[in-house]
Amino acid sequence: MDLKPESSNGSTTKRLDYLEWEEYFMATAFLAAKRSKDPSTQVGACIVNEDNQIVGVGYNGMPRGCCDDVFPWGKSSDKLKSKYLYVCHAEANAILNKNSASVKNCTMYVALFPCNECAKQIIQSGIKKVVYVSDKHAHKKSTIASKRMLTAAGVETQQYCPKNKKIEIDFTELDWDQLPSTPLKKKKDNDSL
Ligand SMILES: O=c1ccn([C@H]2C[C@H](O)[C@@H](COP(=O)(O)O)O2)c(=O)[nH]1
Ligand SMILES: [Zn+2]
Repeated sequence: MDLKPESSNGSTTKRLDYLEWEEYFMATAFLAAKRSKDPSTQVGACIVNEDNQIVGVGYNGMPRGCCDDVFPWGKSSDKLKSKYLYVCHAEANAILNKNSASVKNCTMYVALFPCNECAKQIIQSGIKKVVYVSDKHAHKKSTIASKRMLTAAGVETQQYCPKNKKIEIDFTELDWDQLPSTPLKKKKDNDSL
C-alpha cells in the first residue's frame, strides 16, 4: 500500500534541497544578526540542545532600557564614547534569552569566534560545543584568552564553512492576493500594472 500522498507540485518523493541542521542553525544565528544595530559588526548566536531544538537566540545590542539611539555605536579613544563598554554580546544575549531551564550540553552556533567574556559565560553555562564562522579577531588577546579557556574547559570549537553561498527566503512565492494590504503589497500590485 502506498502511504505517500502526492505533494502540491505532484512529486511523491521528499524534497532534497531542504536545509540541513547545521545550515539551519547557523542561518538562524545570521538571521538574528540582522537585528543588530552595530554599523561595523553584526553578530548572531543560536543555542541548540541535544534534540536539535533551538533554546536561545541573541545578537549584539544595547542592554534593555539603554536606548540604541542614545548610546554610542562608534569607536572612540574616549572609552565612554565608544560602544564597547555598553553593548551586550550576541552569545551572552543568547544564553540570557534561553527558553529552557539550562543550556547544559548544548551547542552554540555563532557568526564570530566568541571573545574571552563570552567564553567564560559559555563555559559556566555548560555549553559543550561552539560552531563559528568568522575568526577575524584571532590575533586579539581576547580571542587568544578565549581559546585557552575553552580548550581548558573541554568546550569543543569547530569552524563552519557554509554549504550554500546564499540562503534566500523568497516572499514572492506567497499568494499575495489573499494577504492583507501593506505598503509592500501595494508596491507589488502597482509593479504588475
Ligand atoms: O564575542 C563577541 C565579540 C564581539 N561581539 C560584538 C560586540 C560589538 O558590537 C562587535 C564588535 O565590534 P568591532 O567593530 O568588530 O570591534 O561585535 C559579540 O557580539 N560577541
Ligand atoms: Zn563576547
